[in-house]
Amino acid sequence: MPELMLEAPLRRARPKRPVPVPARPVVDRAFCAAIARRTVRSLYAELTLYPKPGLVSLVDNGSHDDMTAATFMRSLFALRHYFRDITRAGMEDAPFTTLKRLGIAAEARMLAATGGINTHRGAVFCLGLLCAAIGSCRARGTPLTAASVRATLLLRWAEGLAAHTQVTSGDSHGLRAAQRYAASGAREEAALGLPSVFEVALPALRRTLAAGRGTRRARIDALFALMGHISDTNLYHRGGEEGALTVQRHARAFVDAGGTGADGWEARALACHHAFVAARLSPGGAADLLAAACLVQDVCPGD
Ligand SMILES: CC(C)(COP(=O)(O)OP(=O)(O)OC[C@H]1O[C@@H](n2cnc3c(N)ncnc32)[C@H](O)[C@@H]1O)[C@@H](O)C(=O)NCCC(=O)NCCS
Ligand SMILES: Nc1ncnc2c1ncn2[C@@H]1O[C@H](COP(=O)(O)OP(=O)(O)OP(=O)(O)O)[C@@H](O)[C@H]1O
Repeated sequence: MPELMLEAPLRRARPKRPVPVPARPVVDRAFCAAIARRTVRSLYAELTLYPKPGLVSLVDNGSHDDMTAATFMRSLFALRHYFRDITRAGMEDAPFTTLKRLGIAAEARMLAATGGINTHRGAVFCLGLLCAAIGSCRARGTPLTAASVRATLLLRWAEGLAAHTQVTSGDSHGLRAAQRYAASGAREEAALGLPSVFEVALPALRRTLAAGRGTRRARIDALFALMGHISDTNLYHRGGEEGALTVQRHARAFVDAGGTGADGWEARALACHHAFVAARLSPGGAADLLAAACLVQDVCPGD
């Protein structure tokens, strides 16, 4: 990857005599900036994908009347420094409380940029954690593979992430869905090391790429695989249990029919989009996890 020098060796001044090993890992600023650019690019890839059932894209606002693609762009611009800083925190072996502080500040910047609209709350959490894990791999000299990024996330922050699933104070839509429907949501997904990213979306993405159907279809297949699999608190919040089941049913039917490998896939995906818009359903959790899988595929393309 010549443009971003991900594989470039760490740049250190050559010492004239032996120096003590530094107490903190060396931070490679260019690497942090490169990961931030790639993260923003992954979120942009999700935004521009179409058809994307019920979700905001450049073509329409899906099931939303409070936001457009422009709202997402403003939010993305406001988040670019956060992804750099949380990659750096991962490189510095920061505790979960530091990641949390950065995440809370980023959420505040997002809300200021969008006039109070939640465009990227799930993404701040999930892609922020991935950036930290990627930074930690880099600082330790661990080769960047999907498996090493996931293992690092779990080894380094499992305790903090597990404790985060126990938080019941606060009044988010996700917490309410968890209490009312026993839906798992973003916190549990993260505590388990993002299984939907590494075991569902990434394999779907790679299968379609290996079949030669290209990036757009690979992302569509990954999105439908996610919608058929996850427990998305956005859906419980907007449509209750029936809404969540409706999305799973549609998504699984699309996957079972052969996904983007089958004739007529685009018409089927569009029909699904129109059905979700009519029911005001928006699978935002799947959208976040798709962007996360795009980031992992971009940073670790070869394994
Ligand atoms: C864990 C987060 C995402 C909040 O989740 P919660 O379920 O409480 O709230 P909310 O409904 O507002 O947001 C959930 C977000 O997750 C996404 N999501 C929903 N279901 C899922 C799922 N199964 N998997 C992944 N993401 C999902 C949605 O798109 C949504 O944007 C995070 O924002 C958070 O912890 N907020 C509290 C403040 C904080 O501590 N922030 C920093 C954390 S490092
Ligand atoms: N392209 C997208 N379109 C819509 N939502 C998305 C998209 N990409 C990601 N999301 C996720 O969906 C969440 C927004 O969903 P939604 O607006 O339903 O949530 P809310 O603000 O909690 O609820 P509501 O607007 O129903 O009161 C974002 O936080 C984001 O994580």
